[in-house]
Amino acid sequence: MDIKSGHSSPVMTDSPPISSSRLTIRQNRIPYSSAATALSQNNNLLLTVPRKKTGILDDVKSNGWLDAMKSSSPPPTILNKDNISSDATDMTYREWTQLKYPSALTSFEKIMSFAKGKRIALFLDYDGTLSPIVEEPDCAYMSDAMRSAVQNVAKYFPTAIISGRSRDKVYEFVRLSELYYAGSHGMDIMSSAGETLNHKHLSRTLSINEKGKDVNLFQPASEFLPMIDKVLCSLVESTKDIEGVKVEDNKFCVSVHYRNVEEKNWALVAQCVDNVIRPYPKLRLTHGRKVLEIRPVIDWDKGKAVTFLLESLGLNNCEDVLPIYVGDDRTDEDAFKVLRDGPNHGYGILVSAVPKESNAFYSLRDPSEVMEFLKSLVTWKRSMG
Ligand SMILES: O=P(O)(O)OC[C@H]1O[C@H](O[C@H]2O[C@H](CO)[C@@H](O)[C@H](O)[C@H]2O)[C@H](O)[C@@H](O)[C@@H]1O
Repeated sequence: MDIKSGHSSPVMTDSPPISSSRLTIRQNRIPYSSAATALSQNNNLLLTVPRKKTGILDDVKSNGWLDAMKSSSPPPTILNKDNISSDATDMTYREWTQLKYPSALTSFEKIMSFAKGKRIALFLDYDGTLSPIVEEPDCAYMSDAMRSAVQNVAKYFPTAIISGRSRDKVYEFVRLSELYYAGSHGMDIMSSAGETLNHKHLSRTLSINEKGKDVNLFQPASEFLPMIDKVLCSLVESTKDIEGVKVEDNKFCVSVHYRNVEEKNWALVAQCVDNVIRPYPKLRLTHGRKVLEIRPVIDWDKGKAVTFLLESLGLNNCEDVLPIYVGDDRTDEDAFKVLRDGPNHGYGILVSAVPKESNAFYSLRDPSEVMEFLKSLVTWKRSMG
């Protein structure tokens, strides 16, 4: 996921599905060396992203927001006008899985051959991965079957949920205390204080969770909280007359959902968001699935959260650890990239029912295939004795 440059706002975007790919993107970040060095000099996490000060609807259109909004979250399958999935579409998907991103189910044996003698560390995105995408963000419930699959897998492998949602919200959905949680796209990480989360270079806060247990919190964007709260209030106010808009408080980020807004009003949504964040050069905008996400301009993302968790759990740079990350969204690409290119080599698994470019190695079609994959991991582990 990169910052789209050359426009008035720091639009973070990345590849839409292959069929509609047309945005030019460029990386514009402070280089990341390691979680430890970045965090020991906390100010280095700040990204400098210049923004021009103009503010008209044309600007929103020309800077690519609308294009990105339209291309976000394609339907699970592209249907023809009779609502029948076409053979051509199926063929394209099959080719995509055969040639570029093999199914993690059909390649299960192969993946496991790399996992032999290694400890698997599992990272799971929430929306679109453990729960299907639904119209109403507050109703993205996880099925009991999925919860039990996650619970079983966590008995054998350290398992973390890394979500764009607030950590509290994602915990409310998942309700499994044995997992690690990273909310706000990795900017809010929690583990039980008794666990091994123990990073010598990093500032952390001892806190108490809802059950009264001691926990470690790591929140690299805590200084942004007052700013985010202000922006949240302004966004609620400025979008209140646009039917269907939902502004979601994700603690260190704010999501402005337009899934239920008529397409003719999307430019208006974009304009409201642009107006609100324009005075805040330390905030940036990213595109998710029918959602505009406002977050601090710090060099921290889901990829950094994965590295942080691996380091904290003593699982980094180990020949005998295989990290696996399963996710469906643009923000998950940062984690896929870290596993593909970083020192902690592992596998990214993209959840997608349509062909798209990704930094992942493998693919799964939808949350039901994710559940099958989790169950297969458990069966494999049990068979190893
Ligand atoms: O990182 P994630 O766990 O995948 O969270 C990303 C965003 O997910 C949620 O929005 C998406 O799912 C909703 C429920 O299915 C859907 O209605 C919405 O259109 C999607 O964008 C969540 O509400 C956001 O806050 C998260 O950032």
